Amino acid sequence: MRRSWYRCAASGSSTCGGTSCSGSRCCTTPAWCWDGLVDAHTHPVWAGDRVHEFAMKLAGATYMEIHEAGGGIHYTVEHTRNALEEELFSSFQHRLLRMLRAGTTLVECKSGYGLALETELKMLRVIERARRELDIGVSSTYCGAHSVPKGKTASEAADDIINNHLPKLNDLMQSGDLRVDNIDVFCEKGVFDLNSTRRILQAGKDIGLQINFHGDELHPMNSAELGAELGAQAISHLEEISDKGIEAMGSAKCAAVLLPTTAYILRLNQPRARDMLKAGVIVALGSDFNPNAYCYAMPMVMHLACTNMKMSMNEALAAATINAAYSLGKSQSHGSLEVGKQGDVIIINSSRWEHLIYQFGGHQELIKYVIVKGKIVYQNDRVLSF
Ligand SMILES: N=CN[C@@H](CCC(=O)O)C(=O)O
Ligand SMILES: [Zn+2]
Repeated sequence: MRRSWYRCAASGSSTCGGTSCSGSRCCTTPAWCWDGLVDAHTHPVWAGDRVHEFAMKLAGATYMEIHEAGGGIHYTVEHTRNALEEELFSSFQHRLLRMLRAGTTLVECKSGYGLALETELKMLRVIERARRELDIGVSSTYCGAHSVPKGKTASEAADDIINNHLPKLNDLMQSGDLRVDNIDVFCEKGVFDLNSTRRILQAGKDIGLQINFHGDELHPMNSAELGAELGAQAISHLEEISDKGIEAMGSAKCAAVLLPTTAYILRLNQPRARDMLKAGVIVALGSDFNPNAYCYAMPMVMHLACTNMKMSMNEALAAATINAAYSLGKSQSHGSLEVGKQGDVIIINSSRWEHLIYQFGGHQELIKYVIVKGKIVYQNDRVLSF
């Protein structure tokens, strides 16, 4: 690495919302030092290609039409159930590497393409292995309530999760075999209703998991109000959040994880980022990487948040670093460059820090180094360790 001072993007911002950087110093070198990016919402462990569904959506099919016809999540569940654990790990590792090259140093990873206990555990083991073996930070989320299994009602599926999945998970967590950080439910019309969602989230909280769930995406469900009441750490999507929900999340310090790729790909209403920021909601960003929204790159997510959700570049920077870390309960150790925090850093080659957001898709050229825990793990297109 060049022996020169780098400028820190976060410290140049008076409105970033995060704590300030202590390591910045101006120089003439056209390089900028950013905190490593934090991706607050992904579904990165799965088998089965869904490119054909992209064509269906372009032809006018909605997300729920495909889901109700047995495609979407159901399609991925079928393929993931049939996949070997080793195959799942291999494709997951490849996806994590692509995220790392786009500047992500901490990523939230969900299960949720198993639904049945055995496959959910297979996915969580794959996530656990990545957390232990790879040079990227991982926050693990149990998302067994991602869809209602065929032949069950939402209430029956909730009973199964509460009586069978969560006790098993708790055993594995207690024995140290598995670390799971968060519990998730897809709270949506035709998926998990508010009451089933409440029961599952509360049971997860009772075994020590942080509540971090999908809500108010396609229909207004009062998910935001529920999350605030249950003490959720974060709620994702929120395209259909109510005014009361915004107020409740602001007061409860519950982070809103906004996912610009989903609204873009599915042509949904944009989440009301400006109203949330005005109400004091902690706004974070995630890629939502999954077979429906195939995007690994947080710089592109920040760009979309600015153009489509009317966030400023400073707000997008905070949302993809310190606020995303907060949404995972990790803002004490991640999300900003400060003494005492983990040394996750990216260094970009450009005259101004804003280029990483402005150049849509330009991150592959701009990101020179990715550093995790003080160690260079990626340099241009050269992988040093993974
Ligand atoms: N909305 C629910 N879950 C995912 C999509 C998962 C899938 O379609 O496979 C999301 O966050 O966008
Ligand atoms: Zn999701």
